[in-house]
Amino acid sequence: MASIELKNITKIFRDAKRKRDLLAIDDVSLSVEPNQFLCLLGSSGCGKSTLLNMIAGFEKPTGGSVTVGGKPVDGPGADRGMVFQQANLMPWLPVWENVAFHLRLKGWRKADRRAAAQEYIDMVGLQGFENHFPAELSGGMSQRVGIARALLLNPQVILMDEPFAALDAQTKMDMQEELVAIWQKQRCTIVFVTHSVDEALVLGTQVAVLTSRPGRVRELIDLDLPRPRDITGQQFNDHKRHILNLIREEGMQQRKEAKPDSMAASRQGAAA
Ligand SMILES: Nc1ncnc2c1ncn2[C@@H]1O[C@H](COP(=O)(O)OP(=O)(O)OP(=O)(O)O)[C@@H](O)[C@H]1O
Repeated sequence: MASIELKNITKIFRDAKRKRDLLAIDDVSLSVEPNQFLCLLGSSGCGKSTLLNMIAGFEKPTGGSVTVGGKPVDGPGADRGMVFQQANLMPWLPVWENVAFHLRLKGWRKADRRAAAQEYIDMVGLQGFENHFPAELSGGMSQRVGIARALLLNPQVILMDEPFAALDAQTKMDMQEELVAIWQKQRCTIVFVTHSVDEALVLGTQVAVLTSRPGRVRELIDLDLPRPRDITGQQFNDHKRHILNLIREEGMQQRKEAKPDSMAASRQGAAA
């Protein structure tokens, strides 16, 4: 378990094609306590993945600092496991070798890798599929392999970037349930990117609703709902209504700000 601290994070990307800078994240500060499950929620392009990538150490902030477990993040590390939208498995390796891939890089012997992988294969419910190859797996099963691979190094923090976005509704619900069970068992800190309000409310202990670009924290909401979450319950729907209103306001604001540009563009078009 580890805490995560984002302090006054800004991120500017250089848009080389249009020869301009793009402010993607603007002064974001967030504290995630150990064993919290934080969902980052916001519209497309608001900077969710950028924030996650800065915690992972894949991106460096332009300003501000990121610490995990009190240590500044200056690159990827084994204390942080990452799960992506696509599992990115190695097609030539069976399930157990994909799960234990990091141990192969570390030079572990085959028998030791195989034994280490089994615990996590069992945890994600893939018993019996150890020797299947990625092409023989469904989307949900592939994501299970990706989660087992991230868990194997026993990371303090798990970072998940829309890992269930491509799954059908039933598989998604099953995976959400399993993820909560794993989080409760492993007692790790999770940061989970999603654009689904329902998903954030089913999973999180906290939801950070981000503004449209540039990303800022519009509101940090604590969810003290009992588990398993009752998606038809009054409290769930009160939170949902509130978050949807925030998102709607953000959308209206964005359209308002976009208008002068589009009007100018159409004036230019008319003049041409
Ligand atoms: N490497 C990059 N170079 C230039 N611009 C980038 C880069 N990465 C992200 N951006 C821009 O930063 C903004 C935030 O992108 P990001 O992917 O973090 O958003 P997001 O909220 O995760 O979006 P989505 O939900 O669509 O995945 C976007 O405008 C995007 O175009």
